[in-house]
Amino acid sequence: MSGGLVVDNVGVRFGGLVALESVSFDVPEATVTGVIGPNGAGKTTLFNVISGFIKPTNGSLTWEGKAFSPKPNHLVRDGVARTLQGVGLFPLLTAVENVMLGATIRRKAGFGSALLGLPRSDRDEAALRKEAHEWLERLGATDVAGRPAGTLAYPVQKRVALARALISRPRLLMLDEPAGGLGAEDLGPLAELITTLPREWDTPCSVVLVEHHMDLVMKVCDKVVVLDFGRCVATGTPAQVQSDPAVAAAYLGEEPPEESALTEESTS
Ligand SMILES: Nc1ncnc2c1ncn2[C@@H]1O[C@H](COP(=O)(O)OP(=O)(O)OP(=O)(O)O)[C@@H](O)[C@H]1O
Repeated sequence: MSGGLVVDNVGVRFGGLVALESVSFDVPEATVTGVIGPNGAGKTTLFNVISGFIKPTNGSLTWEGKAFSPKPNHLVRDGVARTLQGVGLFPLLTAVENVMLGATIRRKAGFGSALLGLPRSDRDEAALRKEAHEWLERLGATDVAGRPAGTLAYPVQKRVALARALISRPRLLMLDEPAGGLGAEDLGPLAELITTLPREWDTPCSVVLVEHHMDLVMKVCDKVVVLDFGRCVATGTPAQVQSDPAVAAAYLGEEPPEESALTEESTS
């Protein structure tokens, strides 16, 4: 059995609407898996199932070889981190404070406990702050560390949100449209970060990526899962799904998708 994540026969219904139907795929350890599909295909619903915000109507998840019933409040403890389609930062806290919050569950004491007025260790908090600064530096956002997150430009907020997810050293990192709202100059470093992550730490990190930006998907993913109307219509390497007629049909109707055509179609 895969040491990573296994999604087995997952279905979700909202009343009469079938948002996901019999979706199965796995995310092997230390790999990057992309989930793509047209608007309304079920990508966000799938992410919400994996992160415990939606309980599937049927099917199951297995994480690191064990049955997995994710709960949003326990994700970091389970080794899972997720970024949101927006950014979801605390606007009045500084960038570095937001990043520190991403790690508090990993620590006995720290910034979270300070916020809650619980006993804490100053040494722990100093170490955490240093680590948060290091992540901001890695993501090219060190100069905004002391600024309230709400005052930062959107692409910078996205970097801070990514740093907040990474500081927990997740074994499964779920990225929800990380390229959304970013300029071309941000995409190269983002792609490099995503491809480096799975092999960077002692504990392997798997990445699941929902993304409309096809160039990024094709560049960084080991595997791509294509959803359409809640069903998985193709799974394979980026090259395989690009030449799969079912994918062309899902996106464009008839013609096989050119990479640039997919990008244009799906980012509009
Ligand atoms: N809470 C909900 N209640 C009812 N229907 C929902 C709910 N959430 C999603 N849906 C429906 O489920 C289907 C799948 O939606 P979902 O947001 O997962 O698609 P998506 O692939 O993420 O789309 P997009 O690319 O536009 O974000 C859509 O038809 C959507 O309208």
